[in-house]
Amino acid sequence: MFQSKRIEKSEQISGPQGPYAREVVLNDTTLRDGEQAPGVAFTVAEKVEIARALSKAGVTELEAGTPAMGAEEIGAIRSIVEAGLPLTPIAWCRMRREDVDAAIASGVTMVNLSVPVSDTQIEIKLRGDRSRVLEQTKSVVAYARGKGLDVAVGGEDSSRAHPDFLIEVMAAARGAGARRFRVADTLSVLDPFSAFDLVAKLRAETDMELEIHCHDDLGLATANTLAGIKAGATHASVTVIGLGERAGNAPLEEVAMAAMQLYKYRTGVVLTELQNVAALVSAAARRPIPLNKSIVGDHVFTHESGIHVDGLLKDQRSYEAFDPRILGRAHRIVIGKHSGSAAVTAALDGLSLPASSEELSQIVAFVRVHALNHKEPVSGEQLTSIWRNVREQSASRGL
Ligand SMILES: CC(=O)SCCNC(=O)CCNC(=O)[C@H](O)C(C)(C)COP(=O)(O)OP(=O)(O)OC[C@H]1O[C@@H](n2cnc3c(N)ncnc32)[C@H](O)[C@@H]1OP(=O)(O)O
Ligand SMILES: O=C(O)CCC(=O)C(=O)O
Repeated sequence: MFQSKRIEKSEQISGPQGPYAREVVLNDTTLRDGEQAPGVAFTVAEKVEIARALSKAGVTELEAGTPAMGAEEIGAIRSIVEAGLPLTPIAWCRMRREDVDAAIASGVTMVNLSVPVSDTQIEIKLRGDRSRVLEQTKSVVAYARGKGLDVAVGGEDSSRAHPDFLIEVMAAARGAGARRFRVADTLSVLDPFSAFDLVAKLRAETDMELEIHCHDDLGLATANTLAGIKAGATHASVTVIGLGERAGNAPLEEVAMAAMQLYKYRTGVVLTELQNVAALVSAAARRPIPLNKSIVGDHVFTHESGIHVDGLLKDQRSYEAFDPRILGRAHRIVIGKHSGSAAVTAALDGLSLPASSEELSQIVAFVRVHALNHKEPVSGEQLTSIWRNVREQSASRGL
């Protein structure tokens, strides 16, 4: 891998900075929805370490777990509470009093009380009807409030629910003392347009905090989350590297970066910490980060294509929408099958290896063959060896 010299010119390129358009709170649910990913299980120590890393990354709310799971989970949530981090740990509960009691045992001050709101889930899961959902919501929210807890109501399967019923649930929740309603696209049936319309409709009906919670089954979780925020959601659920149920959730790193880069929304996230927290969660979850994973993938600021590298060497703005240093990262240029002469010249310069234009063309051709044979970037050593062979051939021809 070669570090370009001219890439250092990036002083001219500034990241998106204030003034911010508005605040958005990211509620990180890596420790709850993230842990629901198949096979993922965090130890207490891992949960606390992840909570610490999230706090260091500027996250101010996290879902710490599901107390109804029992003593061990309650203990893990309690450990996070007792870590005394400058964030609000939230416990995820079903709309049941016993779940609220379990949350209280974990020491949290805020709960997310979840209730299915689509007719499909109400009928299949709860074997109930809308009126029972409204009654249960009023009763359990009031119970939690009576115990001194802050309450968010999670509308499970909101995106398949009748919007008029969502408005009734929000009113019932607010009337009983809830401060937030979570609009969950549980099964990924929204696109950015319908996500915007749904949140805008709810926004017009309530002064409650609204949290958008999107899953990634169609690869739209980040887009849908941003659309929900644009439509007036004050909060957004995210998970580190998108870990979560099935295809996962909207990734913290994508939502935080895009919210700032595209809309100048202030999330408070410390962008330079995203890679650390991603590495930590990846290791604890045993889920490797794909090389091309946006924002935190190892290769997302690495360039090989000749035309791109030529442009970048002339001026980074040609092929850069934002400076990787915003994320504490740097560009890399690699030499490979798609390298052109500008890239190879820069790499040879970096190795103090002179080459005539004829030698350069030969080196570019050999680089292609090497890359094809080995299916990996050409290292400095390998480039030096190619250069040496070309030079020897030139010398033998008396050039
Ligand atoms: C979309 C989501 O992410 S929802 C969150 C999913 N998270 C989890 O499931 C966390 C891990 N879950 C568990 O450990 C267990 O399922 C527990 C501890 C929560 C419950 O375990 P169990 O008591 O054995 O129940 P089980 O899992 O078999 O069934 C769930 C029960 O909760 C009920 N339920 C489901 N959602 C809700 C809700 N939001 N409010 C009230 N009751 C609910 C179901 O109707 C079912 O009740 P039933 O047994 O009377 O039919
Ligand atoms: O009801 C909620 O809190 C949301 C639960 C959830 O994770 C989902 O619906 O995807």
